[in-house]
Amino acid sequence: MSAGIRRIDVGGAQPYRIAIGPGLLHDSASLAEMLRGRHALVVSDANVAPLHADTVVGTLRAARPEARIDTCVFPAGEASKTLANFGVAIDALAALGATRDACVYALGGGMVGDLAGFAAACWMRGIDCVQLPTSLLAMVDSSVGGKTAVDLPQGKNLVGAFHPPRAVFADTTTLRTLPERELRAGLAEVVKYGAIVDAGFLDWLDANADALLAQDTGALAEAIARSCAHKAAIVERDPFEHGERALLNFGHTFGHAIEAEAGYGGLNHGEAVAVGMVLATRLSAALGMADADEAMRLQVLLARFGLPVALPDGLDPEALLARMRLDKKAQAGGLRFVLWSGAGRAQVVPDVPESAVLAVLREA
Ligand SMILES: NC(=O)c1ccc[n+]([C@@H]2O[C@H](COP(=O)([O-])OP(=O)(O)OC[C@H]3O[C@@H](n4cnc5c(N)ncnc54)[C@H](O)[C@@H]3O)[C@@H](O)[C@H]2O)c1
Ligand SMILES: O=C(O)C(=O)C[C@@H](O)[C@H](O)[C@H](O)COP(=O)(O)O
Ligand SMILES: [Zn+2]
Repeated sequence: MSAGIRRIDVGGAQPYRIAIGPGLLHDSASLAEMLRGRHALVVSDANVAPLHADTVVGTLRAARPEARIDTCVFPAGEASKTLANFGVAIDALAALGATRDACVYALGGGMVGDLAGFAAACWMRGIDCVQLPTSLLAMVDSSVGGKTAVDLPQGKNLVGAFHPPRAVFADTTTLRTLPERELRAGLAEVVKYGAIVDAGFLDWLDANADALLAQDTGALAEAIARSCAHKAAIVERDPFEHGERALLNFGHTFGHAIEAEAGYGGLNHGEAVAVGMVLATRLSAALGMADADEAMRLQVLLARFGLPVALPDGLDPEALLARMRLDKKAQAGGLRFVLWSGAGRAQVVPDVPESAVLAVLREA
C-alpha cells in the first residue's frame, strides 16, 4: 500500500482492516489478497460501474490472471435495494460458479454495499465480501460493521444479516465524481457520530464545514477516518446491536419511516437521517431530556451542510408512526428511540409514548 493511507483495525471474532486514501482501487496486491479462491463477483451500480468497474477488474486480473471475474450492475438508487435484486445477485454468483472461497467486491455507495453484502452473507451460507465504498456515506458508515440488508415496501432493511466485510478499501479519489447532494448526505452520518459520542468532533465539523463542502481532501480524509474510528470501536464492542450499537441508529427511527413512506423515492438516506436527528432532538426536549438551545445548534450545523431539517410535505404523521412500529429497535412493549441529552450524549430509551412522537411529527 502506498503512503497517505490511513488504516483502522476492527477487532472481534472476525477482525478486518479499513484502509482509507487515494489510489486504493489500483492496489493489485491488497485487493487480490482478499480473493482466497478463484471466483470474484464485482457488484456495482449504473453510475459507479462505468467510472470504476474496469479499474477494479483490471486490478484483480493483474495479480490473479487465472481468476474468473464477473460483474453485476444494478440501476442506481435506493429503489434497487430489493429482494428481487438480491435474487439477481445470487443468480450472478450461481452463473459464476462461485465456490465457498469466492469473494464479492461491493463497488459503490451504501445501496450496493448492503445488497452485495447480503448476497455474500447468504451464498453458501456466507462468503467473503470486500467493501469498496465510493460515496462519502458508504466510506463513513455503511461499509463498516457488517449490517447488510434489502428494503421491503413495508420498511427499510427489514430482510438482512450481520456479515462483517473481509476488508474495506475506501479510495478517496472516487469522491471526485460524487454529486454534491450525495456528499451532503454523507455528512449527515458524519454529524451523527459527533452528536452521539464526540462533542469535540462536532466542534471540529463546525470549524471545518466550509472545507468539507469544498471537498478539501485533507478535511474529508480526517472526517472519514474519525467517523470510521468511532464506528469501528462501537461495532467491535457490540457487533450484533445488543446494546450500545443502537446509538448508531440516532435519527433513523424517524428517518427510515420517512424513506419508506415516500416509497424510497423522496429524501435519500442521509437527508432522511438529518431530518430524523432534528426530530429526535425535539422529542428528547419534549421528554425533558435535552436543552432546546443545544438541539438548535445541531440543527444549524445540519442546515449549514445543506441538509433538510424539516419533514417533507405530504407525509402523514399517523402513517409515519405506523412505520415506526416496524423499526428494528421496537419491542412488543412499544417504541424504543435513541434520544439525546446534548452534544456527544445519546442513549436508548424504551417505551417512548406514541403520543409524544405524534406531537413532534404534527409540529414538524
Ligand atoms: N449497512 C450499514 O451500516 C448502513 C449504514 C448507513 C447507510 N446504509 C444504507 O446505505 C444506503 C445509502 O448509501 P448512499 O448514500 O451511498 O446511497 P447510494 O448507494 O444510493 O449512492 C448514492 C448515489 O451516489 C452515486 N455514487 C456513489 N458513488 C459515486 C461516485 N464515486 N461517483 C458518482 N456517483 C456515485 C450512486 O450511484 C447513487 O446514485 C441506504 O440504503 C442505507 O440504508 C447502510
Ligand atoms: O451500523 C449500524 O448499526 C447503524 O445503525 C448505521 C446506520 O447508519 C445504518 O443506516 C443502518 O443500516 C441502520 O440499521 P437498521 O438496523 O436500523 O436497519
Ligand atoms: Zn444510516
